[in-house]
Amino acid sequence: MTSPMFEKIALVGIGLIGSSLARVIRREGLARHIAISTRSENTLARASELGLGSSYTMDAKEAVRDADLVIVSVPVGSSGEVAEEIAPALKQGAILTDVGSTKASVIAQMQPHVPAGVHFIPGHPLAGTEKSGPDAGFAELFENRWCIFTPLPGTDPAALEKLSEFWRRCGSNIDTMDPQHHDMTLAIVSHLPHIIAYNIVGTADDLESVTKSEVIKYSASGFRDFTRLAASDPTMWRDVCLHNKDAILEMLARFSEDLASLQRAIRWGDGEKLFDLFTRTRAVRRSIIEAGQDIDVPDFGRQAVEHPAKG
Ligand SMILES: NC(=O)C1=CN([C@@H]2O[C@H](COP(=O)(O)OP(=O)(O)OC[C@H]3O[C@@H](n4cnc5c(N)ncnc54)[C@H](O)[C@@H]3O)[C@@H](O)[C@H]2O)C=CC1
Ligand SMILES: O=C(O)C(=O)Cc1ccc(O)cc1
Repeated sequence: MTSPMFEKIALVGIGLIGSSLARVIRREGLARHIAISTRSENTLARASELGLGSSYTMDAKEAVRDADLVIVSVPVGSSGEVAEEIAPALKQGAILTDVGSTKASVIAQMQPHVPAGVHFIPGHPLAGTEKSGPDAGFAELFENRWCIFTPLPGTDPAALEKLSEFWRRCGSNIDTMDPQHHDMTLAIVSHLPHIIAYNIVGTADDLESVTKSEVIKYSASGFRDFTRLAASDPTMWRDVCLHNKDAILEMLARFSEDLASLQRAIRWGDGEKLFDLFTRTRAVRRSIIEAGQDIDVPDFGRQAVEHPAKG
């Protein structure tokens, strides 16, 4: 075996993303030691049962001590408290990164705690499913997916390249952008679709007459796609909404305007307008497919079992 990229990698948070990382790190031999830490005893016990790491602790400081790479994979609202907790134990020269779905807020929460001499490089793998917890992860999750970095001014290019190489070895393609651009882009391509899904499923659930029987009976249609997204982790998505508030509100305003226009076209029987929009949107999907982007969540994700012992 070639020598591992890192002597010790610490994973703080071992849910869908942390456990997928653990699995791919093991498969690719990227670290000699994988230290796993999470704040829930049940989750930690489950990670140990699954054999995801080399050591397990509820003390995040202990996990990150001597680690060359520390990856924080917790809900974005918890990133500040985790950074504060681990800061005194971080090794000089270590790379500290995260996987959070929002970037400006994570930077604002974590950066003040990062000691001089530690390379903090915020990141976000655009890969996931609606599942959560250590059972839900799988080593192939990051394959052919983007991982976006939002490096801070003055980031050491060598540390950025090492982290990029790590993610490439996990199967990802790398891009960098500034945090505001990331948050605006993700608001439309990821956050709004989830919010719309939560909303439509909530609306259907409010309509007593169509729920339970009809919703279940007829959910083989488009509604089913929304229920998948609307099954995503409530803590994670509460945090995303609260921590990308401005960009999400901006995109929701645009969305509502366009929805009102669509509503008007339906009310006034403007078939041409409807046809033009639907033709344009069909072209969007075709161009995504032609660009070679795998837009379906892989099957191995579908098969993962939801684990009750998360938290
Ligand atoms: N689920 C998805 O599809 C994706 C999620 N992300 C981001 O990845 C991060 C983690 O998400 P998942 O792995 O899906 O969540 P998850 O719910 O599966 O796992 C979260 C983990 O964090 C731990 N945790 C929570 N608060 C903690 C704290 N204060 N200290 C230590 N551990 C704590 C939990 O015990 C659990 O192990 C989130 O920031 C999310 O925005 C990024 C890409 C995709
Ligand atoms: O399950 C899906 O379709 C997703 O979109 C997963 C996902 C959720 C959050 C992210 O920040 C990135 C990817």
